[in-house]
Amino acid sequence: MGNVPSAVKHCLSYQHLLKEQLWIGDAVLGRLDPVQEREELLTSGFPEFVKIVEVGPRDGLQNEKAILPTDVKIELIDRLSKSGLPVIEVTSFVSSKWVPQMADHTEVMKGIERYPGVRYPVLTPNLQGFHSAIAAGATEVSVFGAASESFSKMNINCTIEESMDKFEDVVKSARNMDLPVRGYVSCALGCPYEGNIAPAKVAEVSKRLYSMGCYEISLGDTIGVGTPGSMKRMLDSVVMEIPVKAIAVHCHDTYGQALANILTAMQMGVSVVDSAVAGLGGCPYAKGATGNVATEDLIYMLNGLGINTGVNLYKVMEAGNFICTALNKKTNSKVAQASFSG
Ligand SMILES: CC(C)(COP(=O)([O-])OP(=O)([O-])OC[C@H]1O[C@@H](n2cnc3c(N)ncnc32)[C@H](O)[C@@H]1OP(=O)([O-])[O-])[C@@H](O)C(=O)NCCC(=O)NCCSC(=O)C[C@@](C)(O)CC(=O)[O-]
Repeated sequence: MGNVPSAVKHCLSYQHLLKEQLWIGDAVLGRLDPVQEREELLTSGFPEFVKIVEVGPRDGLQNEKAILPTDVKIELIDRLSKSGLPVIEVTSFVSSKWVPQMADHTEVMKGIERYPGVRYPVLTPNLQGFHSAIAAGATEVSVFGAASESFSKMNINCTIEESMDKFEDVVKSARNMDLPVRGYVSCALGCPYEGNIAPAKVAEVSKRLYSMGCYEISLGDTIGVGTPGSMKRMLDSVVMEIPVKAIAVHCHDTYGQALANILTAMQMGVSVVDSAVAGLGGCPYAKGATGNVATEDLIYMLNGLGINTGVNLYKVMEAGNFICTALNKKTNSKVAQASFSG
């Protein structure tokens, strides 16, 4: 049952409390009144609203050994859609020889129920992927580059410079159709092949993607080696080149620093955070990388800070339970572990 005081344990289950009061952490410890809380938030430097980009169905499932049946993926996405998440990354239109877990991209894209107000982007590394995504009904795409030359070659089989040409083609085609394009920069806080990556390189690649028309740049700590210190240094460099409003952070939790890194980014004005239900995730071309920060843990922290996300924690926890049961694995979310073990 985690840190729930014994008096609370005796009257209500933790699950029940979570369902009723999503800010349970603070509710138990003595929450401020809403006016006081808002004032505190405004002076803290934190944003009032954080947009959560759920990447579990793509980033999570691409790294699972088991290839899940398509209808399970569709049900996961439909469950997540009902939780209030504003953005759910559905799949990727990449080579099925490289990433067989995403081979059913078209069926998944066509099978999901589209909820009003929810966006469903997909990854497209090149024009071939873009055209397949559009044929499957995608209305938003993401290109994914890297700040590390070695990682770019391992992940998408081309140099950073070559990748920019391919991304330009995707962005131009998307713009002709009025479709938004998001850009990723992997290895923003370290590379599995090159080690440290200079913040200036992350800033340079971010600027290239932003200048070509990506509306948002997601900075990926692909192998989860970052700390609040390296996150701050990297962001100091990136905000010199692109507006902070266009920055998202994408933190893997390999070294247990993801929430601290996200907190640091939010203190610097970042208000878009990627996360994966049940902490699923990892990149098949980043050896040793573990899952993304769990969406459940992120929401719990944001709820405790009084930061609005519009997402129902309990519904995300249920979706996490569903997918972990399908994968026959334990959740990586500490919040789900604490809540479902009671
Ligand atoms: C990028 C490619 C496709 C280049 O792959 P390639 O082999 O260099 O491509 P090519 O242009 O030389 O073509 C070779 C074959 O691939 C096919 N092909 C070419 N393009 C496509 C496409 N779009 N979809 C499907 N098939 C494609 C093409 O048709 C051809 O087929 P063949 O004639 O041999 O049968 C390949 O390297 C690939 O699929 N890589 C996988 C990349 C990937 O999905 N990585 C994981 C996601 S990135 C990530 O997880 C990091 C992130 C975003 O989460 C942020 C973070 O944490 O840092």
